[in-house]
Amino acid sequence: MSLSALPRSCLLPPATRSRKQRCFAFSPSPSKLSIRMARSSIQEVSESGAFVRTPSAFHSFISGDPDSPFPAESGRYHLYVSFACPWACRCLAYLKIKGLDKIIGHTVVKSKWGRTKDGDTHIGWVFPASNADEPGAEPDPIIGAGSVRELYETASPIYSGKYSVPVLWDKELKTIVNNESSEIIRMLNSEFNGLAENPNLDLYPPHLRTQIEEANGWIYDCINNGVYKCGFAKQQAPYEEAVENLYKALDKCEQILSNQRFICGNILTETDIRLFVTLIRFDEVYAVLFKCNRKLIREYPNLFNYTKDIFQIPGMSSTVNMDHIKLNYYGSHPSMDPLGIIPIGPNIDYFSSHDRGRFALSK
Ligand SMILES: N[C@@H](CCC(=O)N[C@@H](CS)C(=O)NCC(=O)O)C(=O)O
Repeated sequence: MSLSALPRSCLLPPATRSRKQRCFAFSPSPSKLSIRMARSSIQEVSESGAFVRTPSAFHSFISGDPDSPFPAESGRYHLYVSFACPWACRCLAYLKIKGLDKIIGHTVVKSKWGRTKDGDTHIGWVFPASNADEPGAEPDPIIGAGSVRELYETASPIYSGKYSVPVLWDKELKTIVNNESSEIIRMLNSEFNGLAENPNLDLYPPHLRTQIEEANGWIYDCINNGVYKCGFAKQQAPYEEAVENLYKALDKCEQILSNQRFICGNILTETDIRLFVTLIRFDEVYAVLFKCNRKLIREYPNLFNYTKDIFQIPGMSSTVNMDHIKLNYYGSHPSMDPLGIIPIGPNIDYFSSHDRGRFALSK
């Protein structure tokens, strides 16, 4: 991995980072507050108490060109995901619906965070010791890592950001290619088509790109990241602002979906996959833990039926593991839910029939 692909702020010794690079800290000690990068999403809080997500660090691109540094090849790359994580599950969804899961392997981490290293207190994604440990989670078959942190430390000994999923790993160069879901899904959409079982499915078609980018912008800001802004706000004002924006955007989606099957027309695009991963977690988790409770998704007829429609696309349901989702969100954020008690409901049946067939699909 070329270190030039990392943002400078992740590679600099902490004390030399600029003030802006240092704002994602929450330590109560003012001296620590000024020198620590966020090691976890819940620490990414600005001085006004608003949640501010740190950008991902690894941005190399796999290409269909065999001469590129990361050429698209069968069996060379591996995707590490958590079933809990909406960003990682976007990528997993692409593996399934593009028919790439025989070409690119994947491994699911344990649902709940654990200690990532002896000798310090960091808590994050860990692998189980055996397949029997937790249904759905597997030990790392590639480098035998105990934690996702170990993958990052193998890829770059001087990396100092979050140890997040997804991680797209190159088995040949033993490094992280990319850890940003919005970029990984673009590679999976276009660069492996010579190997994919479903090469004609184009979720980023040229004639819709402007519309997709526009919709991704407000959906990311107000909904995908918006629920985190509600949940991780440390003050009332930024929480209320995030809730306001979230529900304006959900109302806008509901309106769009009253006229067409998907967000950018009567054709499935990446915008729908990106939105789906948030909607499927909404009533079960975000409404409760992140206080997004003005209205539930199942109270929006179009959004609810749309969520079921996407869930029922062949392959998609295998990317949703509600046990992992609930165990993680309710069990890995002790500052939000100190006792880690998992709410029993609502157990929505996303396989039940929907009314979206009323819109004819376009090509
Ligand atoms: N921008 C990244 C975000 C990834 C991300 O934040 N993942 C979370 C899980 S939902 C994570 O792994 N967090 C680790 C931590 O906070 O320590 C993407 O879209 O891939």
